[in-house]
Amino acid sequence: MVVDYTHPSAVNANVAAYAAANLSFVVGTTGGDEAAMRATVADGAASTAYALIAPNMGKQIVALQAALEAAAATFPGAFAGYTLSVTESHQSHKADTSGTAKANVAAFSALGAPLPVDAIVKVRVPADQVGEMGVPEAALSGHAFHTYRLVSGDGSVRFELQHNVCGRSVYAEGTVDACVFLAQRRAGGDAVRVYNMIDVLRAGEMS
Ligand SMILES: NC(=O)C1=CN([C@@H]2O[C@H](COP(=O)(O)OP(=O)(O)OC[C@H]3O[C@@H](n4cnc5c(N)ncnc54)[C@H](O)[C@@H]3O)[C@@H](O)[C@H]2O)C=CC1
Ligand SMILES: O=C(O)C1=N[C@H](C(=O)O)C[C@H](O)C1
Repeated sequence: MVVDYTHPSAVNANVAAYAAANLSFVVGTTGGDEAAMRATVADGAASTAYALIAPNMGKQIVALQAALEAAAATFPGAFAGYTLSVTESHQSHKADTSGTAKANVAAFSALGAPLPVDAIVKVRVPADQVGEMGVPEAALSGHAFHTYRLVSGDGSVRFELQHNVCGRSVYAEGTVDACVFLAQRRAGGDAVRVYNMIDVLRAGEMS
């Protein structure tokens, strides 16, 4: 079992190598071409690789992402006319825009409040992270703060949704569950060979 937390510039080539070697692998690295990664595994007729690829391995955060996607499927356009703004703060060495924010923005878009990815505000300067975002100094080297704001057209209704993570434990725990889930799929010879973290939650791993 391979676990990949590397870099956006490396992850697609890494995935191609894992798939060619018919490995089972979990990818947490964000900022790559996820559609291409999925296709690399799913389209290989002779391949026996199994992959789980997800922009967030934190199960509670994934549950929130799934809830937003379910809301969008149930009530498409429910926030039409609202304006969405998104701010995310991560450790200064993070190269890409939050993959989690991108996934949730896609759900908000289906809810009727679209936002271009390049309008997601990235905070990467430690002084701003402490001063503006309230990141504890001890978490500067590893944190993920996300704030989503929705404001109605006339400004009379406002929503604010936050998930603020300090450290990496929540991802480590989810990654272990993802590995167990994927090993079970492989052992069972499942026809589906590419999964995400929502599949892990649906399989009962939320606890
Ligand atoms: N899906 C999730 O829940 C999470 C995703 N991430 C993502 O994982 C990625 C890594 O994040 P961090 O751990 O903060 O980065 P980091 O820079 O602290 O660690 C990355 C490590 O990968 C190594 N590396 C880089 N290219 C490599 C390659 N081609 N082959 C092997 N090793 C290579 C680096 O030397 C470094 O040790 C980022 O895209 C980040 O956003 C991080 C935390 C949670
Ligand atoms: O780099 C991180 O730390 C994280 N990256 C992922 C992302 O881009 O969304 C998940 C989480 O935000 C932590």
